[in-house]
Amino acid sequence: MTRDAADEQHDAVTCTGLTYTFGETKAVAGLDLSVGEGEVFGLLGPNGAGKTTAIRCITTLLPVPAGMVHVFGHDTAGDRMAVRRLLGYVPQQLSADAGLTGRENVALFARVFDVPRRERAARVEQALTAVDLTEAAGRLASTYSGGMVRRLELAQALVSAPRLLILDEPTIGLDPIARTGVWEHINAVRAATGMTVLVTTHYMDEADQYCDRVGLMHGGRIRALGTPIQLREGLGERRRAEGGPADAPLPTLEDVFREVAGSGLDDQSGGFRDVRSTRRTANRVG
Ligand SMILES: Nc1ncnc2c1ncn2[C@@H]1O[C@H](COP(=O)(O)OP(=O)(O)OP(=O)(O)O)[C@@H](O)[C@H]1O
Repeated sequence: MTRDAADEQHDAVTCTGLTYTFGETKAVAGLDLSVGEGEVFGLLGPNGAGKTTAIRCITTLLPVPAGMVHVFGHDTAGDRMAVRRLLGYVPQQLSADAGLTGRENVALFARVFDVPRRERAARVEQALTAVDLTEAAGRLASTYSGGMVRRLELAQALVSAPRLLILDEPTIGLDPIARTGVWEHINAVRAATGMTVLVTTHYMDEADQYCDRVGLMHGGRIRALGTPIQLREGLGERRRAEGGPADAPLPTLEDVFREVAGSGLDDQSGGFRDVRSTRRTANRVG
């Protein structure tokens, strides 16, 4: 892949004062965020925190009405096609076609993303191999298990050899073994290519284990940022400073999440739209 000289000096993603409003709802409220090249960055937060809206702005699927978003130095407002060429995106909703085989699905993405015709067949096989779907590639996607569908969607996003892979809830609705499988494949590709990964998840154990850094979003903004261990130790220190026992176990990332989201959690989560989208994803992989 060719790289602009300018690309080299920039973070993978920079959001500055990003704001997005749906009618009366401020979904993203002045988001400042930087994701370094090569990082696995986890965007966490309760339902309705604004994660998907922010991601849709970064992928150029939503315009940026206020603030700025840059991907490897390219402005999503002025340089939309350059940004799109740099990223692969696995949305929350199903992006594979059940009526096509695994191989046909990946080939379709290769065409859409303008992978040069003479490289296409090899790149499709490479992407299928990366997610361990070579054997099943000739079967209709409708016969795949939930974990296989997710890996297929990963192959679709990888076929264009993106420098930035964005995944919105990649493991939702999957059993623990399938979840681990998805992460192992992400990590293998990342180790081989140095690709940057931006991921949203509600699974704090996954964020703790697989993310280099996490940002906890609430009310459209980042409220806590750091490596998982920094955030956990920070909460441990605050608890001790407030008179908690000195020998208390290290708080989990879920404890940090609860502290950040606070009592707002119950009010903000579980809206009809949120439940519907989670169920839709869970049903199709079930
Ligand atoms: N198309 C839309 N129309 C109106 N409001 C929307 C729309 N999409 C999102 N919202 C609202 O914007 C806010 C942020 O939603 P968003 O989907 O970005 O949150 P999220 O953090 O991704 O949530 P989840 O974890 O449930 O996916 C919520 O209050 C949501 O109800």
